[in-house]
Amino acid sequence: MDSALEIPWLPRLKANYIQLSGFEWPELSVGLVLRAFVTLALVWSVLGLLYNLYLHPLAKFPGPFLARSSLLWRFWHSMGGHFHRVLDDAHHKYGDVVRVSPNELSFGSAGAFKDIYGNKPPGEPKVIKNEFYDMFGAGFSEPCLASERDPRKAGQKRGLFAHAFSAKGLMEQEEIMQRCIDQFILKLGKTGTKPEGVNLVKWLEMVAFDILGEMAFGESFHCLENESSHFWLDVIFGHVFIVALMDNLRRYPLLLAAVKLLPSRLTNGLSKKQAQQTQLSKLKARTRLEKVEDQRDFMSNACQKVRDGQVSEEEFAAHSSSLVIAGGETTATAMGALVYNVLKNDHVYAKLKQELRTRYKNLEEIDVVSTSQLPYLQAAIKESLRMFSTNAQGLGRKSPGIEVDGHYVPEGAEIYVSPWTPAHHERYWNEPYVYNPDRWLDPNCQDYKAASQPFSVGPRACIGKHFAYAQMSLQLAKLVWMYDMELVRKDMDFEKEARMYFFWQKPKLEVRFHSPQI
Ligand code: HEM
Repeated sequence: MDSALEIPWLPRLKANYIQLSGFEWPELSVGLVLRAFVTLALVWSVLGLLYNLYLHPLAKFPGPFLARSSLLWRFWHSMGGHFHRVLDDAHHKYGDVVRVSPNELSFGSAGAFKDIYGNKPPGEPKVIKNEFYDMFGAGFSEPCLASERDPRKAGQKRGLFAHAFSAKGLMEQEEIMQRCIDQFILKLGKTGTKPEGVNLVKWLEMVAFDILGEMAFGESFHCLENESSHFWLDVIFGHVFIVALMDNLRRYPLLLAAVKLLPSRLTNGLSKKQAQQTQLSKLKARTRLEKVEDQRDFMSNACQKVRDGQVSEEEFAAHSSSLVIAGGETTATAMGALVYNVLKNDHVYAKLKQELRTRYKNLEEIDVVSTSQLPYLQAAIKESLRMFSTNAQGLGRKSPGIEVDGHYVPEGAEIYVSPWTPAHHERYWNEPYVYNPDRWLDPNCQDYKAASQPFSVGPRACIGKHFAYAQMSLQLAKLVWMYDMELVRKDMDFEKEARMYFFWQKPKLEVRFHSPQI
């Protein structure tokens, strides 16, 4: 039986109401309140669903029923680890624009890159980053370059790194890259010759983060030296799933607030670990600022600006931390996919060996300038970046009310290109799922190359693109020149075994190393 609720002022209110209206109130009980609440919630949901389907400003765009009417479709599929493929199927079914959730549109055409991410002429409304980026900058009171959503401030922040990421700046930093990569190459010769090989993905993460640790914090993470990962990296790679979860939860503010209240042990201690990681970043940034003799690296200019009082220490720490994440995770993922693609395709591997082993007589000759001039090596990298986009999930933006590839998108809608689709669409590529570096070299090739944009385009495109190419070129050239490599699991499928949660959760890439046959 329902227990009656006792509220002191209720009887008097009831009496007055009955007297005025002549209506007899039912006995108020917990059960009745619950039933009323559930009924209201149901009515509210049905009304919301009908609004989303028929009255919402995006109502005319096609998509699966659950995607057009609710957040359920995006929630379910984005947590499955293959959202890029689900979106790709949806684009093949519904066309170039798909409604992914009531207020969210995915574009699958190459033309949409320029409209969403490209430079806008003065006076035209700017397309800004969406709320997802606030999470990226969490932990610091001042946004870093990647998480800054205000286009004007982002432009100023990019200016801090203009020299560091220029061709001249890169040359000044080559020594750090070379030193770490040589250490990586030599370590693999010692640890990777066992029949079971090594998990190369782990080593690629370690070398990428050691390099960036030096460049951004002025101090390596010493992963290669210790032959093991570092707490700082583990927090990132151990919790990529959480990024996708939080991106969904931010759309349900009440649920997000509830999750934040959960005890730490239920959320795997994430917030505690994140806080420790942020603290460590701040400490490293402070140590870097205190060094009198600075090496030339990413942060040299910003360091000076902090000393001149133009940039706060908090902002400096936020930049250092985000450069390591933005550059380390992506480069390690791209390198993992690249080595996999090369080893999986014997004829590509043979051509690469031929190019590298005829060009270089010893390891020391291999440098950034010469590798940038090796056509097949460069084509192998471009093709791998097309085949396995490191940013396979769309980079979310807010529409200011603009035309995207011929479709008007009202203000406030969340929009992005799902890059996997244009990079693998049959209308742009011949045999899109074949790893074929020659398509980038053949002057008669009809493929539409602008459909692959691994570094994005426009004012927020990757600032580290040249640095990433330099690092990948050096690493691949040195690996292929130095060793004969083989995949331990020849039947492995990198993409199928990987999980995409905005960042990729990469599978084990077991590679066995043999002495070079030269
Ligand atoms: C293969 C390697 C890489 C790939 C595929 C890649 C890709 C991208 C993409 C697609 C964006 C646009 C993100 C967005 O709009 O949200 C981006 C932004 C960015 N990348 Fe990279 N990246 C790579 C390496 C690097 C490296 C090595 C660094 C620096 C060390 C770096 C630093 C950044 C920064 C700071 C941004 C934010 C720029 C801004 O918002 O203005 N990236 N990257």
